[in-house]
Amino acid sequence: MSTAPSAPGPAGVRGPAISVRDLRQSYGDFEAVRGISFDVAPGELFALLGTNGAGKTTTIETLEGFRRPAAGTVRVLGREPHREAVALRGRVNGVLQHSGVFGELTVAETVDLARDLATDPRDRAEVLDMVDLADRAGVAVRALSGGQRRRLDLALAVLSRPRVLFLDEPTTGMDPEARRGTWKVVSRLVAEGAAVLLTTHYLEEAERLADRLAIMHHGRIRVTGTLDEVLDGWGDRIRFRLPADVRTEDLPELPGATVTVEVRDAVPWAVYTVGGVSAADRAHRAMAALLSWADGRAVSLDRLELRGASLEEVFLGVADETAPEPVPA
Ligand SMILES: Nc1ncnc2c1ncn2[C@@H]1O[C@H](COP(=O)(O)OP(=O)(O)OP(=O)(O)O)[C@@H](O)[C@H]1O
Repeated sequence: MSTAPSAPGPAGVRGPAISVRDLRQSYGDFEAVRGISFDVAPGELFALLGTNGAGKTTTIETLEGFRRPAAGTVRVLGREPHREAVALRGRVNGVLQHSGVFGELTVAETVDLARDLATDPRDRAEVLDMVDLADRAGVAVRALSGGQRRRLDLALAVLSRPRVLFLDEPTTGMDPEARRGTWKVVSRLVAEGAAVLLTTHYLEEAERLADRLAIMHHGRIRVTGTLDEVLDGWGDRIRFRLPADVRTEDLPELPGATVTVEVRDAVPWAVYTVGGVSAADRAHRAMAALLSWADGRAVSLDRLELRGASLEEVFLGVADETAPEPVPA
């Protein structure tokens, strides 16, 4: 007779595959991770973005069991990674920033060695084909280029059909074609039901791959949600050059918008931020009010534009600490 687990059990069928609650980590007196929480479901890719030193690698290393949480809890397939590494072996894998493969072996020998240690591994030909290294099978690992080395790391990580995959800047050093190839492999794993936690400095990578994302800064998650939620939360911007005959204090109040004046190349611009839920609808109303104000006073709105945010703008805002409050996930 079997009993169903009351919490997400080792089978990981129910609940998130990765769960992080109020995680804190310190190096001596320095608190690198300051209370972060997020979940990743099976078949979901979560991108952890952030400024240099934000705490992403520390978080991933904790999830991989290399560090015990200083406070808070982390669970991977329902297990505590730092205490239950054996139970997670083979079902959880990662591509770390520094790979540990042996340089003297050939690519094929390296894959075969990893296959010997795995349960139900993919065929060597299949993995080498997945990462586009089939033509390098007989080459010594030390003779691979940096980007090819990263692809071999990925091959080794996907070989055992992991349920959870940690990818710490997996495409650093890859040319654009290799990067796209990697995206294909990662997408395939997610489609097969793996939960993937990805860190990257390539925002396009997160835009392409992430079901949900978070942006970290100084140990905290500042913004999180789907890409649309993050961009909506940041809000749309209405901008125009401030006409010479309009003083800042004469600018109109617009519904649902806040105004600032930014100086670009010594020219002042009026910038209205229309944020929050259904920003597009509010931006429309704010724009209509602005046009009516300008018509009434015969003011010309030079270089008038209405634009939604890009992920890059949100990222830079987080780095500048001008981000709005986090959007609920
Ligand atoms: N072994 C260590 N000893 C002391 N401080 C550390 C150690 N490892 C990391 N740190 C510090 O902890 C903070 C978080 O580092 P972490 O590597 O987690 O950031 P990151 O977000 O991965 O950064 P990057 O984008 O630059 O890779 C940084 O300020 C870093 O200097």
